[in-house]
Amino acid sequence: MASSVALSSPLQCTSFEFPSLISRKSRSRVNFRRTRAGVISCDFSRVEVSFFFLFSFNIILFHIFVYISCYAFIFYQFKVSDVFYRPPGTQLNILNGVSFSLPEKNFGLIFGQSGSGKTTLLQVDYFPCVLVFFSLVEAYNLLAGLSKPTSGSIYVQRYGNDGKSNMSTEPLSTERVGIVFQFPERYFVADNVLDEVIFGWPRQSGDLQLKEYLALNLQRAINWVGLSGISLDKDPHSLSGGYKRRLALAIQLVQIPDLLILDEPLAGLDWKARADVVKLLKHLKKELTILVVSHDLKELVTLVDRSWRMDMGGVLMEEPLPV
Ligand SMILES: Nc1ncnc2c1ncn2[C@@H]1O[C@H](COP(=O)(O)OP(=O)(O)OP(=O)(O)O)[C@@H](O)[C@H]1O
Repeated sequence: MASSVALSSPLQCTSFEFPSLISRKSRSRVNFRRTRAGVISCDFSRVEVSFFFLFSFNIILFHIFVYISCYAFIFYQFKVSDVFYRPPGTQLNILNGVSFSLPEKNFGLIFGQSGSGKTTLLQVDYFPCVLVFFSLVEAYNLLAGLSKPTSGSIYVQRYGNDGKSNMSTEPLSTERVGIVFQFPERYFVADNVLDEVIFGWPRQSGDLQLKEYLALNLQRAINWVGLSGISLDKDPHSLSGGYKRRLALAIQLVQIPDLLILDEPLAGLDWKARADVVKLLKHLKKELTILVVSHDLKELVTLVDRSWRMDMGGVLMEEPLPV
């Protein structure tokens, strides 16, 4: 019987029987000889079934191979398309037909006058799932009304290595967006660095897998931002300005975001801390796609791949930095 045969081929090792797939004709048995394997008794019906599975398996492998060879170097862009935003209960659009795209691993910078709508743009539609990674005060800001665009869309467009956007678009998953608001240190809530980092982590035991994933990334994030020399016991409020920013970044980096959004990352820092943060951003840029709103154009100019000017009334234009 086939089941009693020691075989080296995975095909012949198949021990399942599928009567419906086995024809009567094939229910004969045959003995054949294999080099060094001795005499092998084999049931044709099982071979036929095995061939059927091997054939299917090869087809699947072939498809995987074709898929990988076509899309191994796939890249994507974040796209914002014709976004309008009017706060609920008002008659004025703060964002007016904003469109732009940011390729992965690029550093994009939005500049423009105060009150033109830059921060509003950052806050539109990224939020519900990002909330867990925010401090409470920021969460209240969001819950106060800035959420979905009034119209327009924000999505990810993927491209094959032939450069064609031949795959369908997908909505930007908000879990994959990290946001650091202006003066993030004002919203620190914990009395040690570790608690600050894990503050937004899920509390329910059912989220164990997610917690394990985050825990694995924690050390990486701390190293990434250069906080590894700092004791996790330290009071976050006692850190220097630059280190507080590093901590705020680490909190977002634990989840390894596809898109990291920073609102005025250099605001309120002294020259040394600003230089430190610029250096850190240069480092992060190698791994992440970063979108920044800032007035500090001179300090960031060397990092910028794409830049846009926001005009009053929420109109965005791609434009080189005026420095
Ligand atoms: N919920 C809201 N309701 C009404 N007006 C709002 C609301 N949110 C923002 N605004 C107004 O929209 C405009 C744009 O604000 P926003 O904070 O986006 O500007 P900004 O370009 O980021 O400014 P800055 O550079 O000073 O940070 C401002 O005039 C602001 O008062």
